[in-house]
Amino acid sequence: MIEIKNVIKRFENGVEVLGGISVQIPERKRTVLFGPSGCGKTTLLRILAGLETATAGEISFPASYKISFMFQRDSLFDPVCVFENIAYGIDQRTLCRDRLTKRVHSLAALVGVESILMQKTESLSGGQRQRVSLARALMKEPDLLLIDEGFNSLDRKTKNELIDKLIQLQEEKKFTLLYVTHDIQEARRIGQNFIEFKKEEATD
Ligand SMILES: Nc1ncnc2c1ncn2[C@@H]1O[C@H](COP(=O)(O)OP(=O)(O)OP(=O)(O)O)[C@@H](O)[C@H]1O
Repeated sequence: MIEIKNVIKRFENGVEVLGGISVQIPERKRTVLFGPSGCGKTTLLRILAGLETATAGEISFPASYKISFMFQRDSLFDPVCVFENIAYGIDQRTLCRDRLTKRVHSLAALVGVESILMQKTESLSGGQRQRVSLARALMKEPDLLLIDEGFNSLDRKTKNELIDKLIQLQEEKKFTLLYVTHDIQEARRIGQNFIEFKKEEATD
């Protein structure tokens, strides 16, 4: 269980979000996080990812947890190709080049970017960038995968296809998924567990 207890985030400009929330996220399940715009969903994911620190409260999960994330604004490195972007962050001392190549190819096939592996990411469409970002996030074999409105640039049919693949992989690997979305259809498709932030936690 990932325990989030009494968490508050106060930014330097005085904006305060999360309102001391306490929630539990079951491990090895797919949890969907809902809530009004501005209530702090992205902020909570950034805290879990270690990109922000909470001003108050506690978050606990196993110290050995590997965490991957996929945010609305991707962090692809445009001067290099899709292959290198997917492989980014993998320690090549622990995984030989052959196995790394195999894993990149299999994930690229899963998300549908195998034919563009040698293209630089600067030339990709928004939807292709999201597919590459998902493959990169999965490459790390995370225990916890955080996705913040990750598939917004995709049309409904493609979105559903990719979501079904994500679900299939989550069923196989049993990582914990925390998924933020405003899209009710997407939420229903993905979620096994739902957390709704209340209005009081919003500042606007
Ligand atoms: N680095 C920052 N400095 C100051 N304020 C910030 C910072 N990051 C976020 N905020 C503010 O905190 C509030 C919560 O933002 P956050 O992005 O976490 O909300 P959200 O629930 O994910 O919203 P949305 O559903 O619109 O994506 C917003 O008012 C935002 O402007």
